[in-house]
Amino acid sequence: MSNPLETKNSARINVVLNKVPVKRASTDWFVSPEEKEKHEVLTKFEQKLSAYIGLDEIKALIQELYAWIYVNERRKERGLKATKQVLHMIFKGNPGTGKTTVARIVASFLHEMNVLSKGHLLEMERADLVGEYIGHTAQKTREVLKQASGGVLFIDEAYSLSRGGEKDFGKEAIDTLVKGMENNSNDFVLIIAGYSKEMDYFLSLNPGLPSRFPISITFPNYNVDELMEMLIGMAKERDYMLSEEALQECREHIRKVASEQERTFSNGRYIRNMVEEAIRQQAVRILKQNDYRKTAMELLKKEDFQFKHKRFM
Ligand SMILES: Nc1ncnc2c1ncn2[C@@H]1O[C@H](COP(=O)(O)OP(=O)(O)OP(=O)(O)O)[C@@H](O)[C@H]1O
Repeated sequence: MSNPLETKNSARINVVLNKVPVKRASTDWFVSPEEKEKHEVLTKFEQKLSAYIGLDEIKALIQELYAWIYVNERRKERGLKATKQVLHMIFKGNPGTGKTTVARIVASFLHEMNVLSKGHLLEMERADLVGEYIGHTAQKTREVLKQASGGVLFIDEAYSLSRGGEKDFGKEAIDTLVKGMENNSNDFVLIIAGYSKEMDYFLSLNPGLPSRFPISITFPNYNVDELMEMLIGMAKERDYMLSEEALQECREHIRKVASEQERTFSNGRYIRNMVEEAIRQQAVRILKQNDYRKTAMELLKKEDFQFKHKRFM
């Protein structure tokens, strides 16, 4: 029997198929301040997400899911049908744009909203699914699906599953995943992730796939201002701040590397590595200078970043 929920989602599915990005509602919270107490989970995730730069599509998706689940509960109280939905997702974007971080947040959100029984995130890639002989792949993939039950299965670089074409065992993994998506009675969300172009190509090679992922989110590269905001935020979170000179140098370095590396630039991960390396370098400097004043220990200086010798990958 066809799933009426999938039919209900047909507008979204069409959007995915036509590769037109879904325009979600604005991220201004739609509940009034007086109503906020009633919406504890929404408020909690609003706060959690506000620590992240950009990600407007995700912030709006969380609102949309919250509204749907909340209204469903109220509908149930009034004797109306409260139907479940297929929530499998595609995340497209370059490295370090926040796909894994967001998948983790989505998993815990769906758990708190009682959509997923466990809410854990299982991160897998081709090697975890594909085996070495006939039948091995299906067995391996089924085992992964079992472990993912009640949570989110996140498959990074999912396009690599169709790398070897028809004869490759990757195809068997895809077929097993598709079966699993149908059998799991909605207590499981599959998120496939990877570079935009490769994911589009992957989906075009597997025409049965796009309609099984009603939610498609694009994670754009961050611009220099956003990366600087991330840098300051990550430092602050760890109780550090940057000197004026360090800020200027970092901006210049990020601008240069982001434009040089383009496709391979690892966005948020690059910034995190930069901050963590600077923290270690600063500790060496502090130790040498024997200066344990609070003001000295919280400050990251230009020399702590060592740009001349390093790329932070
Ligand atoms: N919008 C953001 N705001 C703040 N930090 C971010 C943001 N996006 C990513 N980061 C940080 O960047 C780092 C890398 O993010 P994450 O691992 O989620 O990226 P990814 O897209 O899954 O990368 P990959 O595809 O290479 O696995 C993490 O430390 C994360 O917290």
